[in-house]
Amino acid sequence: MSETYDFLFKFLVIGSAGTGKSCLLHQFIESKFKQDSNHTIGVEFGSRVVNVGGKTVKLQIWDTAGQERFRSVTRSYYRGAAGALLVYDITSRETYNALTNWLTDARTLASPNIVIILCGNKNDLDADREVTFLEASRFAQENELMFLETSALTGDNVEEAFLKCARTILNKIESGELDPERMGSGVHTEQAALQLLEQGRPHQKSPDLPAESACDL
Ligand SMILES: Nc1nc2c(ncn2[C@@H]2O[C@H](COP(=O)(O)OP(=O)(O)OP(=O)(O)O)[C@@H](O)[C@H]2O)c(=O)[nH]1
Repeated sequence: MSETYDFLFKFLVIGSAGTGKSCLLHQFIESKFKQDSNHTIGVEFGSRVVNVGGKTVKLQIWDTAGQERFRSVTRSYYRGAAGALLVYDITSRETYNALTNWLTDARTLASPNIVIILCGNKNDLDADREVTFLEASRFAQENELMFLETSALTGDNVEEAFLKCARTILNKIESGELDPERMGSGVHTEQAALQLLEQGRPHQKSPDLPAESACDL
């Protein structure tokens, strides 16, 4: 079935292993909790068309492995991403402490202007919480990130996280801060995406193709 859209945004989901990145993506795409989620090997991929501020936007989302041994592979997918969900687990201080490293990677490898929303996932497990809302919101403020606590299990704030990020990118396009025609902006009009396809540089690829072809956005 063909789908039309005004813009295509490349998104990343990044953060330490086991924080719930794959489950967040699954909840956003399928509207249900992914039971028995295994560690991601390299990257996985999903997409969904959403309506944001009167525009139709296709989100092309790359779910990256959090395990250190895949870091060199996942890094090759960062280039040109327009938005990212940076995920930690509210019941694991270790995953919170790793945020600075993930943030540095995103800003150096994707773009310094990448729009990032910090997601404190597993907020259904409040009794096991190791990171307070206040502490994480301060971190977000200091690092110019948006912030939400989410639950891939209950679906709490999952839709909001992706849409908030998309809305901010759209605002940047409308204010002229982000140019969708610039190569590497992570944003394309549908027409530009089709042109890239005609030139043999797909705007969208399946994860088994070489990493370079994902990087033309
Ligand atoms: N209670 C609860 N458990 C969750 C939530 N999200 C994920 N989980 C569980 O956390 C574990 C890890 O979830 P994944 O989505 O595979 O984590 P990941 O971040 O993709 O992990 P890597 O692929 O290794 O980077 C699984 O056992 C999930 O069932 C949530 O919101 N609440």
